[in-house]
Amino acid sequence: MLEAQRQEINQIDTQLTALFERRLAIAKEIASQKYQQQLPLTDVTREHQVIKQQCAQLKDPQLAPYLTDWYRSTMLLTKQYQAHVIQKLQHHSSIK
Ligand SMILES: O=C(O)C(=O)C[C@]1(C(=O)O)C=C[C@@H](O)C=C1
Repeated sequence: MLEAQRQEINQIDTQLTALFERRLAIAKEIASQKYQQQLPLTDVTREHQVIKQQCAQLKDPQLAPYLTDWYRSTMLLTKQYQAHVIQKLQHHSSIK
């Protein structure tokens, strides 16, 4: 009964996983630049800009609060990953 929709969700999730991996690969590059330039992990202005830009692209504006939460959690976990990347860079530089 739900099979067709679930198969479609599976296909969407496969695309999301690939995009997630690409997003975090770029976030890793940003993390190493932030480490080298001693910049803070969080850029609140940029975070607001991302959410505003993406919500403006929705066809259905009623989805805005959900998309906002999606991006808030995506950016939170992105920063958790970046913190991990920076910790590793700090560790490597301390044993040189
Ligand atoms: O643009 C950056 O500076 C990033 O590190 C990426 C990102 C994001 O996930 O989009 C993450 C943390 C920042 O607070 C802002 C944006």
